[in-house]
Amino acid sequence: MGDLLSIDVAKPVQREMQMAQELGGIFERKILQHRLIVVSGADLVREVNDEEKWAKFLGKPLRKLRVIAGDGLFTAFNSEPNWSKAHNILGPGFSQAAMRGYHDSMLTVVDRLVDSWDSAAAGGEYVDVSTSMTSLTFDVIGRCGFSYDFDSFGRTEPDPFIAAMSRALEYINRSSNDIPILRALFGRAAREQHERDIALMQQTVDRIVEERMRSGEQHGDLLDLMMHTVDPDTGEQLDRESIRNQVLTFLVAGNETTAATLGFAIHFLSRHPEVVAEARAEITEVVGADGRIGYEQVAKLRYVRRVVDETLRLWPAAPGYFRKVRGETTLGGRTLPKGSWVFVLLPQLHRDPLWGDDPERFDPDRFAPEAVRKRPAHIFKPWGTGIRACIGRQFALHEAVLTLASLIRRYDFAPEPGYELDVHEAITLKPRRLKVKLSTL
Ligand code: HEM
Repeated sequence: MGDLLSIDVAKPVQREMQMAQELGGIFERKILQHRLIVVSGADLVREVNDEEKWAKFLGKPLRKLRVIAGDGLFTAFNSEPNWSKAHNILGPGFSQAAMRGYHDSMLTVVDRLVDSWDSAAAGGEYVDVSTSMTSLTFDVIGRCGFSYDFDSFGRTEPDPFIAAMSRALEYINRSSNDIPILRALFGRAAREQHERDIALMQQTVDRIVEERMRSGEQHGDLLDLMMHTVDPDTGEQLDRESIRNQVLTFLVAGNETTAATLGFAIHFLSRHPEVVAEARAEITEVVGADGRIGYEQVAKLRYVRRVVDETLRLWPAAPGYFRKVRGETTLGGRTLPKGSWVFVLLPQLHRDPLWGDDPERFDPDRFAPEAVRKRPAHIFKPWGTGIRACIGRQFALHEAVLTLASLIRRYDFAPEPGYELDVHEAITLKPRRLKVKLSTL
């Protein structure tokens, strides 16, 4: 049985954070036949990030996602040729320069969010933050990625594609627990629904791609890059199946993570009116009290960016990453044979003593340039590490800063009385049942 009784099926990451506080920066858990080495000490994580000795490992949750995203960028094994092909072809689509092209699409969706929150504010209602943020991030990636409008703010029922994806992710999340007695709880009906959901997602993406091929139109989005760019290394293009896998990858990897980060940020803003005031002063200085936020202005909103970084420090939406040793090595005094793997536990790394004596405190000034210069870079890793780090980082940051700035300049946020942050764990971490009341300025 090993440590079976010590696992918290609902909140394994938060349980591991407690264990790290008790047992230190590296510990091992044995659950039935599985061994899991959890690493969070700053020096040990630095070793694990060494690309010469270690590489990305597809841990169980990521392997389970392959049923949706196949050998797409996020879930490809290191050896799969489609990874480097897609990495080369899609890199330019995520450069800082590419953000200029996405800016207006992002703003259009943010305006829809603001319209919907204006109505809630006028009615004195609490808004359900996670639902709004998920609508926002789906619509943004739909438009910027594939010029597809999910129109999430204009509907009462979610788009069938989004409903299918949410169900499929939940199924994968629940079934990724390999304890047979728990697995048996998910019966045939759920499995069949899962198969239908995946088929619907694949057919929807195939339809979008076919329509684009038929029309021959170019939209300057990620789909254009996928369909028309040649990999400079191989001289080849992505085939149809790979395009489908990449589209599904961006919908999975680019949605929940950014939505959760925005949700956590709004939670912290609702608790820290002094941070809201400082951010608002910056926004007024850079952009003015109203008027459109321009592309160039986003990079100048340095304090808002610090709010995002500090949010990612305390609650990194992707709570960790798996790494595998390329050859026998030692780590924290133990010998690890070739092929051994570990899990880097980010929320604990982000509370390492190197962050100071009050790591639980939300303080965006930790990311002021002089503070950043004083500490080692490897203790902040919300985007993963090395060649397999997040390709969508600039995209997520542009979207998050633009959205938060648009909200901060317009609303004060009041928390729901009695609410304590409840961190829900699925493939990502996200705030559960978070509602705030808005007052329009
Ligand atoms: C706040 C938002 C985000 C966070 C915290 C985040 C975090 C991460 C992390 C930690 C990894 C590395 C995973 C590993 O090593 O196994 C990763 C990879 C990846 N992310 Fe993100 N991500 C975010 C947003 C996005 C967005 C918006 C997109 C796309 C539109 C995206 C696409 C990807 C892809 C494709 C990979 C795999 C890259 C590769 O292996 O080559 N992510 N992300």
